[in-house]
Amino acid sequence: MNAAAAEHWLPGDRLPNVRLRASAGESTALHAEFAGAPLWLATPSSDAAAAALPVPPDGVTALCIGAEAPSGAPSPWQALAADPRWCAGLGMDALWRVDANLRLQERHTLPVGGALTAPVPAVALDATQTLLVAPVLQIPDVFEPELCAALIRHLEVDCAGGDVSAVLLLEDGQQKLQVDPSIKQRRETFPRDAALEQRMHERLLRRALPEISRVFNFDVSRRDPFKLLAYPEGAGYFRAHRDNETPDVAHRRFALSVNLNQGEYTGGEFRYPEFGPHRFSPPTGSALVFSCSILHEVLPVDRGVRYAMTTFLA
Ligand SMILES: O=C(O)CCC(=O)C(=O)O
Ligand SMILES: [Fe+2]
Repeated sequence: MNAAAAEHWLPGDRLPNVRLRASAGESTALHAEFAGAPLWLATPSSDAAAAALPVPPDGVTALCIGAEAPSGAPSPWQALAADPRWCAGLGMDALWRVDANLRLQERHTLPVGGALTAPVPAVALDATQTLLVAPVLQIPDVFEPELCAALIRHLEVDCAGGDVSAVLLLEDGQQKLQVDPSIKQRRETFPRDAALEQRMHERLLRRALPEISRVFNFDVSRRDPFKLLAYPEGAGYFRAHRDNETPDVAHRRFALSVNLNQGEYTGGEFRYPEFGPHRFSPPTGSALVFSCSILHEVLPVDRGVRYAMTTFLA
């Protein structure tokens, strides 16, 4: 399932492709023509609503869209027509901010009252840094903030904080679960609420799997159970490891981790020591996806508690 299957699209959904026609008759494909820079997309229901569209900031492409190319939008808005079913996904009298990867960010209702803030441009790395960055994929807005909060509550209240995390050790050919602080220290639990699990599953199907398929050319067909994690203040970490090294987990291809409360703790970042010193701490609700074969660690949490959800994909 992807955004195309949803009736109304939501922040975090990637826009399905569509042909866009200018009134002069020529047509272009959204994904071919408009990926790579932020967009504003507006769907005014009248000439007056089109005329009142705000001026987009520099660097933002502004598209005014309807089943017929709308008239009345001021320059530099481009008037374009699109399939009405696609337009219905955006909703009428909406102004959507869309990121450079064609993901919907936030919806405003027309007319837009206050000024919309310009997107904060990403900081460009210099060439040396670029060569050192680990091959990890960050997918924003996979879980809504409210879902993240519900998962933390579920772990702490319904699951009584979870259990101390153990590791599977091979001893004399036998697998044994053991708590081993030389490897990791955290609490964890499988969720026990079918409705929460279903919401997480739907969000992965809708937001993460299409992006993994596109970026890594890999179609996910299985996942391990979800796990909710808590890394306590001064005592939470997971030392450098790979996720597919013992026979029971050799099937794993990608790890997926969602931070549930980024900004409420310090430390607790991911690091990929084979690829340099950079630390990764995606915003709340964003997923970090990486190959289970690459070495990674979660650095000690210094202050606060880091909550996360993780699973493995194959
Ligand atoms: O803390 C996380 O988000 C995941 C940590 C990890 O590497 C693992 O559970 O294998
Ligand atoms: Fe891991």
